Formats: sequence, C-alpha cells, structure tokens
Amino acid sequence: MLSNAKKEEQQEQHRITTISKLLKAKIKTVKLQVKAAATELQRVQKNYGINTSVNYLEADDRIETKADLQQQRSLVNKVVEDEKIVKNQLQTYQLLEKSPYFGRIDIKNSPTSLPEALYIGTASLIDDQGQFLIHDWRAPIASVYYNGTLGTVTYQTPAGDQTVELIKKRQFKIRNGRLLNMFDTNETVGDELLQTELGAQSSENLRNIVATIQREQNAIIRDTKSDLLVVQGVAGSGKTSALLQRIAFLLYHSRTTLAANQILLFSPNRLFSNYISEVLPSLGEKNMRQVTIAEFFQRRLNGFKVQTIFNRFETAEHPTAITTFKGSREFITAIETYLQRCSSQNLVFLDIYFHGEVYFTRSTITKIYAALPINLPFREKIVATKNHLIKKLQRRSRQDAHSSWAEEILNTLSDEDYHELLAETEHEEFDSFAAEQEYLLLRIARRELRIVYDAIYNNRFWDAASQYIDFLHHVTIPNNVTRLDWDKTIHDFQERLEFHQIHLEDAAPLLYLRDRFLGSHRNQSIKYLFIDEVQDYAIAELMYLKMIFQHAKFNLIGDSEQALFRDVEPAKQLLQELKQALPVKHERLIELRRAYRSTSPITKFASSLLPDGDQIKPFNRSGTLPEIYIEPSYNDLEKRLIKVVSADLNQSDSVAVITKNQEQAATVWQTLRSHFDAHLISDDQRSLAHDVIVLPIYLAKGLEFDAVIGWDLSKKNYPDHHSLGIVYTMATRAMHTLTLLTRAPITPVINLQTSTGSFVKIFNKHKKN
Ligand SMILES: Nc1ncnc2c1ncn2[C@@H]1O[C@H](COP(=O)(O)OP(=O)(O)OP(=O)(O)O)[C@@H](O)[C@H]1O
Repeated sequence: MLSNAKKEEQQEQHRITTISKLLKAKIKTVKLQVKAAATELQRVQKNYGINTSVNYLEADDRIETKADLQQQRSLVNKVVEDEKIVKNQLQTYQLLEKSPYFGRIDIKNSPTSLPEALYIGTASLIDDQGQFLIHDWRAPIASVYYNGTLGTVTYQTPAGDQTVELIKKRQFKIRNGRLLNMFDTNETVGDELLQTELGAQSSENLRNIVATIQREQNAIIRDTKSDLLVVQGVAGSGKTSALLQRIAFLLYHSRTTLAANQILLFSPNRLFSNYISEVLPSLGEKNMRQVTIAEFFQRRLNGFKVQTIFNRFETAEHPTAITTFKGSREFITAIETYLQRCSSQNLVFLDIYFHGEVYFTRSTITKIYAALPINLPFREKIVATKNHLIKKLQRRSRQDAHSSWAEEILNTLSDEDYHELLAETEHEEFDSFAAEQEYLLLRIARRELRIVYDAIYNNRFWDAASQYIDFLHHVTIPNNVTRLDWDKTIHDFQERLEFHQIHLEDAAPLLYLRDRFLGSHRNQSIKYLFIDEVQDYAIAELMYLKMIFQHAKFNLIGDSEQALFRDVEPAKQLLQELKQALPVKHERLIELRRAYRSTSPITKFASSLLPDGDQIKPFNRSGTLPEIYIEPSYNDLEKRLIKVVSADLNQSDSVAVITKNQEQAATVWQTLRSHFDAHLISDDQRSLAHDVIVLPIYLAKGLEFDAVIGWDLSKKNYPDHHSLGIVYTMATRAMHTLTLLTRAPITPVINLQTSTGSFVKIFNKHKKN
C-alpha cells in the first residue's frame, strides 16, 4: 500500500511528465517557426535591398520609391518583430523545460467553491484550451505563494484587493522533468528548500531566487508606489537579489510602458556587473543598463579623467573632513545659494575667439546677461543670452562677408569648392556675377563663423570649472577644516584640471553647479534608477543624480554597516539624511535583517563585531566556527596561508583571499602562484572563474565565495574603529568557511575579550613563542 504522501508525489510526478512532454512538443513546433521566421526575414531583407537600390537616380520615380520604401521598411519591421516573438517563446519554453514550476497553491475563491490548484513558475504556460498550466511568479495571484500563510489571504490586483482562502502551499524542486523534492509548508517559503539552496557551492554568477523569495524581499520586489525606495539590509540579506527580481517584476508589471533600457543600475565596478549579469536572462528578461559612478561622471565631464571609487579607496583610507564636507547636503545647498546670489559680474564668462582674436568679449556677454530680468530662472537666462549672441553673430556675419579674410578665401577657392558652395542654389538665380560673389561671400563667412556659433551653442562662453573655483573661495568652511587645508584643496583642484583629472569628491559638486546653472544635461528617458551599495555614495552625488534623472523613481539599496570609506553609520540616520536630500511624494524604507549568505557561525561572528549586531538574524544553517590564526611573523603568516588555502580547496570550489588593498593583493598572489592556480583580480577584470583568487576588499564588495581567507588583520593594517566596515564586509563574503590570518597584534576591531572571542576558534601562535 502506498502512503498518502507517496501517492501525492506520484501524482505530482505524473503532472510534471505530462507538462514536460507538452513543452517538448511545443519546443519542436516553435523551433520550426523560428527557422521559418529567419528564412522569411532573410527573404524580405534581400528584397528590401533590391527594391531600395533601383529607381533612385530617376527624379520622376522618387515619390513612388519613397512610398515603396516605407512599405518595404514596415514589412521588414513586422517580420523582425514576428521573429522576435517566436524566439522569445522558444526561450520561455526552454526555460520551463529545465524546471517548469517551483510552487503550488490551492485556493478557494469563496467558502462554498471547490479548491483550485495553481502552479507557480518562472513564466506562464497556457494549454490549447486557454487554461493556465503554470502561472508566472509575477502575476498578482502568485504573491499569495510568497506572502501568505494558510488561511484567509488578501492580494493586490489591478482591479483592487482580492481575498482567497489558502488551503495548501507546496514547494517543489524539479530538474529536467524529475521531481527531486517536495514539501508542504505553512510558512512564506519553508526553510527546508532554502537550506538546500543556501548550502550549495557558490557559482561564478549570482543566481535568481525566484523559488524561495522571502516575504520581506517580496515587499521590495512588488512595490509599485514608491518614488524613493530605500532598502537597508544586513550583509547577505538578499538586497542585490531582490533588486534584480524587482527589475524582472517591473518589466512584467509595466510591460507596455517600460523597457529594460529605461532602467539604469549604478554598480560598484565591472566585476560586480558581470557577477549579476545572469540573473535577468535566467528569468527570461533582458538586462538593464549598468554604469559605475566614475564612468557616468566621466561621460558628462567630457575630456576629464574622473577618479574611480576604487582608486579613492586605494589612495585614501578614510575620508578627510574636507571630503566629507564636499559630499554633504550642506555643500550642495551652498552651491545653490551661491548661484542664486552670484552677480553677473562674478559669473565667469569667457571671451569667444575667432581666427585667434576675440570676437565677442567677456564684457559684452556679461552685459547681455546682466540686462535680463533678475528673477528669470538660470536656464532661461542662459537661453536668452545664447539667442542674443546668435542674433549678434548673424548680423556680424553679414558684415564679415565683406571682410578681407572672406574675400581672400573666395579668391583662393578651388573649382570643386566653388561649385560645392553654389550647389544648394541654382546658378540662374543670380542677376549678375557680382550677386553670385555676394552670395558666396556670405556663405563663406557663415561657414567660417560656424566655430563661433558652436561655441555659443555649446555654452563655451562660460567656464564651469573656474566658477566652481570661485565658489570654493566663497563658501563658508566648517569648523573642523582649516583655511590652510581648504586653500590647499583649491590649489590641488586647479592643478589636476591642467592634467584633465578630477577627484571623485569634486565631480558631483562641479557637475551640479554646471548643470544647475545651464539647466542642461537632464535625462528624460530613465524611469527607474537603482543604486546598489549606496553607502559608498556621497549625498552630494545622489542629489546630483536626482537633479538629472528628474523623472526616475529612485531605488537605493545598501547596508550602512558595510561602508568602506566612511564610519559605520546607523541605518536610521542615513535614511534621515536621504529623505532630506531627496524629497519625494512617496518614500518607503524596507529593512532586511536576516542574513542568508553565510552559515550561522559566520554570521554570528561577523555580527559580534558591530555595536548593534544583535539586530542581525542569522539564517539557521550549520557550519564550522570561523578561525583566526595569529602568527608571530610575516613569514609564518605566508606559510599559514598556503596551508589554509590547501585545506579550503579540499572542500570548496571557490577560495578567495581578501586583502586590504591592491598592493597587498599583488604580494599575496606572488606567494600563492607557485603553489596554486591563483589569480590576481584587478579593477578592470570581469571574470572570477579560478580556484583561488586574490582581491582587495573593495573589489569583493557584493560578491560571495565558498571559503574566504582574510589577509593580515593586524593592528598595523586596520588600526582603529574606522576599519570596522571593512573587516565586517570581509567576513561576510564567506558562505561556508571563514579564516582570518594576522600578525600580532590583531586589529582592535576584532576584540577577542568580548563575545566575539566565543564565536571564533583562535590559534595564537604568537603567544607560544
Ligand atoms: N530568498 C532567497 N532564497 C535563496 N537564496 C537567497 C535568498 N535571499 C538571499 N539569498 C542568497 O543569499 C546570498 C546573498 O544575497 P545577496 O548577494 O543578494 O545579498 P546582499 O544583501 O546584496 O549582500 P551584501 O550586501 O552582503 O553584498 C546569495 O547567495 C543569494 O542567492
């Protein structure tokens, strides 16, 4: 006799087999359709080529050709679109074939109705009768699976809230048509499945978490109302995972109005961008756009080399009072006040040159600007000044047509140039040769004066960098900054300018001043802006982004405790600052406290380093205690490293040695390379595919590894509490094993006399000697 459970398992396997067969059949059909669509596209494109190349030279046929062309073009577009649809369909079926669904909910719409079983998967599947065999995880009803415990459950739909009775919730693990595991659960998504997922070895890329999204993560993913969504979550709480699932959700939810290229993610570096690049495709969606803040600033400060976050971290371990000031809300507010109060005399207008001589003087431009109504917004003042200058230029170009330089150019024109200049007019139009000459002179003058026009059009009559320097001279500096130090930074800024370089701390304020004054460079197309690791961004940078991406909804994701370049700051305080700096109508804060990445012993150890670490809830996954080796000498430290790496490699696929900076990483790598297939990771690297990698902490941000070895956590390397964020980030990169190596004395950030000592196994070789 089969037990009930066994019978149910058989029934589920039977359903899976039926669906697998159906999917196989569908894949076969769609593959043929894809092939046919490709052939059709080739045919239409070939025809398009032939049709568009004929008749083009015959003037009488032009009109006809244009209409034909339009028809041909829309035909090509339609066939391209058809091909895209079948290709997408194929991709969806192939995705479902691997694992058609992961959840089932049995619901009753009313107490008297019969229960209905709904299966939840990565995408929907509908049979020939129009019945849903699988519901997409993003469909409104699917939120019952993620949010509800058994009983009455309410979920949101476009038509308003709906209530159902949830009578069963089941989770599956299915691979290639085989049911590997199933559980009935009352929880959001039961721990058992999550245990298996989290216990697995790390992979080169972050995975999607669609089958095991937790309730609080679901709130992040499905939020559609907030203009400013702030997520503060402890290390390994699934912030990045939820962010990517959220993008997939938004693309589904707003599929007629939102495209992947209207979503922009600021990520810490290229390595991280690559690490997360598989999640959206694995959910059947296209990737959003990604950029680092330095790349973004650099594009906007055309011609300047902007310091990267990485470089800033490498060159200065802690922010100075000046860096903090330049990154603050007060600094941006001071720029705003400065601009409002700046008299036209203080605006740094520039002479406009032509043929090496001043064409419009600075004082002319200042006068034009000064004559404008005082209350006009900056942008309108700039537009009015430009229009005024362009009118002046038009008048002057008529005069300049009679200048000696214009005549000289005319006299030395080659036949070819002469005819080219005349090309746009009919020769017969001129009454006389003199009229033709007059016409040509004006054209020459206008052509030559194009550089003046361009200078006006591109605002080159105003010098943003010098204006910024003037602002730096005028701003009231805070008490903790000396005048001498401040003057030094101004000098430093000027010196860098000569080499076309700019410090990261100056990029946002300078751009803010420039774009606020000119009213330019606004981005209208981005609808959602995401910033991961937001704790590494200055408020001034966020304020600039807010000014530029006026129509975008902001999603700021971070962990104030993993701040590398700042002191650890309480989440609430950071939030308060964000709210003040980025005022919006609907803001929302979601905090994540459960740490999923690391085993429970690792999370407990890492949390014990923090002042309010008891707020962090470890996920219940067992593992060995982290280990600390305190060695008497650097030589011993190196020997220990080799032993630990060997031991880790026996149990783990990925071992990462994390150092304080690139220089130390390079030294450690030299030690390891003769023993292992070790790889040194640098700023521009994209791949992590090696047994042993060595990288500085900054590059390890956001990533995870089976085994982590923290290199030289000595007092020398991490002298005081400023290093807390770094050490905490390092420890929380480990999924299964964590070993910290150090010379004596150990950093005060790891105080072994407190509870920290009980969460770690200590091997103090130094004491013995
Ligand atoms: N609901 C979940 N189901 C399965 N795995 C999860 C879930 N949430 C998080 N994880 C796993 O936990 C790990 C950490 O997730 P993620 O990198 O998204 O966290 P994070 O908060 O961005 O971390 P950090 O700030 O420390 O870089 C990943 O391996 C992720 O797959």
